[in-house]
This record gives sequence, C-alpha cells and structure tokens, in this order.
Amino acid sequence: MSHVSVSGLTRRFNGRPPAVAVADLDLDIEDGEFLVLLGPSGCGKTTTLRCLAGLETPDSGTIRLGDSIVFDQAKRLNLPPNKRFIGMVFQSYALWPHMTVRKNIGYPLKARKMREALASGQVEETAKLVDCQDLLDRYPAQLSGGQQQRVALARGLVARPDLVLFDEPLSNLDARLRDQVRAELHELHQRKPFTAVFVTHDQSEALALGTRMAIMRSGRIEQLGSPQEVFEDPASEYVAAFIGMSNRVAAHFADGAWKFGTADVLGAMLRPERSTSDVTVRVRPDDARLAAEADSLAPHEAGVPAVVADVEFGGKHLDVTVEVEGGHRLNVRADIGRSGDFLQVLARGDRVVFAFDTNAARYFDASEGLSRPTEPATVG
Ligand SMILES: Nc1ncnc2c1ncn2[C@@H]1O[C@H](COP(=O)(O)OP(=O)(O)OP(=O)(O)O)[C@@H](O)[C@H]1O
Repeated sequence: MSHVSVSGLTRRFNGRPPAVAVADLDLDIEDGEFLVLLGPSGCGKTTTLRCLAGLETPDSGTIRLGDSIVFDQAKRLNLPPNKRFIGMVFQSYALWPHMTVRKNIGYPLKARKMREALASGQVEETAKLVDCQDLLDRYPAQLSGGQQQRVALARGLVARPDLVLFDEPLSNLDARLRDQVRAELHELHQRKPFTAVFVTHDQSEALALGTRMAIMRSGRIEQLGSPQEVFEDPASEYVAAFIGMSNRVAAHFADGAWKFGTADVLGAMLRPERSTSDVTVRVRPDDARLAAEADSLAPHEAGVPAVVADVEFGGKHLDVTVEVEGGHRLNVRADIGRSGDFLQVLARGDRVVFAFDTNAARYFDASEGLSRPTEPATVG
C-alpha cells in the first residue's frame, strides 16, 4: 500500500471563466519518495498541494495519508489541516517574526502537544540536520534568506510528519543560494528520507530533487516517471518543451526529402514509413551545434542552413541564436573549447549550418496533435 494515495481528485473554481484546476487526478506516492510536481503557471500544482494540505476543499475524490483517509467526498469526510499530519514549507518562509528560531522550529511540536519530542531535543536535532544549530536564539529578522529557508525546512520536518509539502521554496532565493539550499535539501533527503511533494516550475530543480516527477498540464498529469525517464523519453511534445527541448522545428517529408519549413534538410534525417509526413522535431540547445559547412556533418547529424542572429558569451560556451529560412529562430549552446577558432570569431550575420544529433532529438507526429512521440523508421 502506498504511503499517500490520491484518487479522482477534482477541484473546480467558478471564476470567469470557470477553471478546472485539478481534473480527476490519480497519484500514489511511496514512503520516502520525493515527488516533484512540475508544470507552467496555472497547470494546477499549487491547488493539488493545497488539497493535500486541507487548505482547499476538492469537489470530488479521495486522499489517503499514511493509514488514514483525510478526504473522501463520497463519505463527506474532510479532515482540517491541523488534523492532517503534514509539514509545510512555503516560498515566503512564513516564519513567526516575534519568535526565536528555536520557537519557530518547535512550533509544530507545541501545536500538536508533542511534549516528549520537545523535551527530548528534537528541535535541536532537526536544527542540526539543516545546519541551523548555531542560530537557535536569533529572530528571523536577524537571518539571511537562505538561513530563513533552512529554519522553515526544519519547522516542516521537526514533527516527522506523514508528508512534507513544498510550494516553490527556493524561488525567493538568489541563484547561488538557490543552488546551495537545493543541494542541502537533496543531501538531507538522501540521508534521512521523508515523503515529500515539491511544487516547482523550474525543470532543473525537478530533475535534481525528484525521486519521480509529474509533469502537469491543465489539472492532469501528462507524464509521471523518474527524472531520467522523463528527460530521455518525454511522452509528448508538451513535456519535451518543458524539460528543455526548447528548439522546435516543423519538418515535412515529401518527394523523398525532408524540409524544415522551406529549407532543405541536410544530412541524416530519418526516413519515415509513409511517403509524406509531418513531424515536429524537438532538440535541446546543447544537443545542437553550429557547423561552418554542410559537408562537415557527422553521419548521425542533420542540419539546416542558418544565419547567426545573436551570440552571447557564457565563459566556456556560447549561447547562439540563429535564424533559418522563413525567419524561424533556433538556439545552440556551443562548447567553445571543443569547436576551436570558428566559434571564437562567430558574429551576427555569419552563415552557418544548424546541426543536431538525430539520436538526441525527439520526434512528434504532427497529425496526432503533437501528443505522441513518433519514431521515424529507417535512415534515409
Ligand atoms: N481561488 C481561485 N479562484 C479561481 N480560480 C483559481 C483559484 N485558485 C486557482 N485558480 C485557477 O486554477 C488554475 C490552477 O491554479 P494553480 O494555482 O493551482 O496553478 P499553478 O500550477 O500552481 O500555477 P503557479 O505556478 O502560477 O502557482 C488556474 O487556472 C488558476 O487561475
């Protein structure tokens, strides 16, 4: 039996226009699993989290936490938030300003009258876990953003709840601190696994932290899998776009040849089974490269002529935007070290070939509404 089980969960809002924020959602989370809900703004992540917490009343469905049912619409059962054994960590930290760090961390134990845990040093132990043991007598205003978020994390974990919910907890931190707290959170979960649902719209956070990740779309889960599975095999073009395959090319096969828009495709694009085919190709900027000439394409590469529109220096790499025939723009993250001189003098207006690894690209059948991955059959 899984640790958290959500079945047929639906939450509608009667706004203008009405919204189905969560649509018949099923989700099982194992004990100790760190599940990330990933998706664009408005896809229903926060509403799902709030339904788990009891802050939102679903229209239908059931939610089971550990051994107890906390929501069952059919049985009119709905435990309030304080009766659900859940820890929460928010984007805004939400620490009590008038309480010391010790009191903030200890608050869930006090609220639940867990006197034994308070007396046995569980606050200090949890503070140590997140490296806050030296901050216990300070007030939140005397802490940096990263320290405040660590205290909020300790407060979420201190009672050892059935489930810890995270609502974009890293998004208020600056980039360097975000990476640091993310790494600390990951290490903490590896050392002392706890069951978590973590909401984010940042794919790198989802990939780094998730035991599994669920990509949400319009209140539903579009794909659920390990970060590796989702990264390698996005189930739809929507997922591919969301996990970094930002280059999108509409490819058309006719008369034995592929075209990207009106441009002829060079090199090894795969030949489809049908004589005509419309395929959407998705490629990560770092699976593409710029070639100076068409005849320098490797056997597994395809390419299309392009003109450089912008070059951004990134230290060891360049982020290059190119424009292909018809005005469509594509991005390449090009490794300067490996590519040598040609890239070091690259400038706007240069004619190049946008080349990509055909094995690393993903293909979606345009006639299927771009929802199903398609595998072109043979190399043409
Ligand atoms: N209280 C509300 N009243 C009306 N509509 C709402 C309410 N809360 C959420 N919605 C709608 O429900 C949908 C899902 O919202 P939700 O906040 O769950 O999305 P999200 O994926 O968490 O987005 P974000 O990343 O922007 O927080 C959206 O269309 C939103 O406008």
